[in-house]
Amino acid sequence: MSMIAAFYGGKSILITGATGFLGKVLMEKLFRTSPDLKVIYILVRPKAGQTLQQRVFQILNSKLFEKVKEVCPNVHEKIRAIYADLSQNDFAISKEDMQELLSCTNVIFHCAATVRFDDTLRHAVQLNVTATRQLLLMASQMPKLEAFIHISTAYSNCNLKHIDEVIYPCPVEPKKIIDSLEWLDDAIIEEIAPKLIRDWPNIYTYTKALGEMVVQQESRNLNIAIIRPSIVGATWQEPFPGWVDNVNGPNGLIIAAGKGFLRALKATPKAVADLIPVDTVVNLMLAVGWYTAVHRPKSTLVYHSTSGNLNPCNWHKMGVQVLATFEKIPFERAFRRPYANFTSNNFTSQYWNAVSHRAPAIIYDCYLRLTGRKPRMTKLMNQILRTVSMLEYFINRSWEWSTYNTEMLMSELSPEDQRVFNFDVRQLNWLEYIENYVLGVKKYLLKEDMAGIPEAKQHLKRLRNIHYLFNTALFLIVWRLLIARSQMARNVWFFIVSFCYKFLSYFRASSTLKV
Ligand SMILES: CCCCCCCCCCCCCCCCCC(=O)SCCNC(=O)CCNC(=O)[C@H](O)C(C)(C)COP(=O)(O)OP(=O)(O)OC[C@H]1O[C@@H](n2cnc3c(N)ncnc32)[C@H](O)[C@@H]1OP(=O)(O)O
Ligand SMILES: NC(=O)C1=CN([C@@H]2O[C@H](COP(=O)(O)OP(=O)(O)OC[C@H]3O[C@@H](n4cnc5c(N)ncnc54)[C@H](OP(=O)(O)O)[C@@H]3O)[C@@H](O)[C@H]2O)C=CC1
Repeated sequence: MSMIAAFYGGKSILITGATGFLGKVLMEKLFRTSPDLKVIYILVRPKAGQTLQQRVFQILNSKLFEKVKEVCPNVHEKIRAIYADLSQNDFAISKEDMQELLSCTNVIFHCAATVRFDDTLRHAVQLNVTATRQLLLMASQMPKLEAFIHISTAYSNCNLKHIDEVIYPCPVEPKKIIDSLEWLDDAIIEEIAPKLIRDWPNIYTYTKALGEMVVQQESRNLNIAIIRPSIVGATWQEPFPGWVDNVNGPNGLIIAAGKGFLRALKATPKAVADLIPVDTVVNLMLAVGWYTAVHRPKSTLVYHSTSGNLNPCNWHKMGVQVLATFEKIPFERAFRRPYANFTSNNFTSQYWNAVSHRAPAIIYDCYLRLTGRKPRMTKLMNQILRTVSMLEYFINRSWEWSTYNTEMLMSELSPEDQRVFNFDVRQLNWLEYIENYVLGVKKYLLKEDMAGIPEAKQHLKRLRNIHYLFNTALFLIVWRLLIARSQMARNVWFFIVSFCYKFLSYFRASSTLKV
């Protein structure tokens, strides 16, 4: 019997960010392993013209939840969507809902955040810092609360090289920043933002660091733990391999590479690609929830959910495997044949950007214009290159994350819990994982049918022939121009021709002698 699964039985669990990538996998696992839990409260806002109910309906009827329906047929009754906007005062939750949350919640998983790297400082602080503070305040009024699990990121201290499982202080107190945002206007805030974030690469990682400080300062007598995942990737095993649902992190780049838009990256091939499967993170979250509630550690423990120090994989190995998978399972209607040129050199990277990215986009847009269609490739390419430039910081460096607490927790679990809530990333086979990941991107993100693979392969062959034709034509044109204009080129040309002639004559003569 799993102690962790039993712990969540009969519990009322509050999840923020349940409509996000991590939140959905968390809900799925909770329902599947503890179908007797009492209720999951989720704080949701209406979005893209959908009401809360429509959003929940869509999630529960997605492929991700297929197995849940078998073990927990009344899942619809066990999920309670509460209207909330985390950027508002008191989250804009109604009095009745607030009362219910305060009096019933046993465990909180705080996943909601803005994960955009380029968000405004005001919005990122509201979501990643102020909302965390407000949720802690709510938590302090919950008499039945047993554990508060805060999800941060392994990159919240990416300005350091070696990162321990401790909360590091930020140069400016979060409270001072929250207070000053109340009276400063937006223009001034954006002006001071670069000075505030100092050596953090973006507003996201900086505000997540502030969020951790808030957790430390406002923890009162609560049982709190912080989990820091690195780059969260597709599912490894559960509920099935390769599930993924947004274009964040590596996902967008895999699409861009598979479709042949992105053929070179400024990346350090030997740098560690610290990916962690989303189901591994979720298993750790549930184990931490149980451990924090039952063992009540005296201080706030931080757990790293990273792969680099236990089972490292580098960007080169990852790129090679991604490309190998594209060969087997190509994406449909690729723009160019997939290729991945990793270079850490600035000049080479600029060269590849011009030759391999911008030039083909411009040529294709000219073709679209000539055929009376609207050009779109340059715009798309700019968008991709912008995304790449935002992610470059993370693919050109390696970090060392210590994992003492995570390993300690692993050793505290019963063999059954180690199996059901497996977060031992040492067991991950990278080649298999990456192949399933790419397949998952094709199936669940691009919604491409497997039946289209032969046609996709055929399309890639056509692209290869066009590529050879184009290169040959280009070479001949350049050469013809050179010969017309330069004596030196003409001399080289006559030297090559006479060399070939002599070689052929010699070859013919020696074969006649043999006969
Ligand atoms: C062989 C090659 C090998 C490949 C493997 C290489 C792997 C590289 C790994 C990268 C490492 C990532 C490191 C992340 C580390 C931090 C992890 C975390 O803690 S934090 C968690 C991680 N957090 C993050 O990862 C957040 C990072 N992302 C951002 O911050 C922003 O997206 C942005 C600033 C990059 C672009 O902003 P902006 O220019 O305003 O653009 P919008 O966002 O508004 O999108 C506009 C439209 O385009 C769509 N679309 C977008 N991108 C792509 C794409 N790549 N593709 C396709 N589509 C894409 C998008 O859906 C939207 O469509 P629609 O809705 O209009 O229909
Ligand atoms: N993905 C990754 O690679 C990593 C993620 N993390 C952390 O994990 C957590 C979850 O990330 P992930 O699932 O990937 O992110 P997503 O962007 O997929 O999900 C974010 C969630 O937060 C919710 N949210 C955002 N703003 C509000 C708001 N104003 N009111 C209510 N809800 C809001 C979103 O709701 P809605 O659907 O309405 O937008 C969504 O449910 C975050 O704390 C992130 O920092 C850490 C390391 C890596």
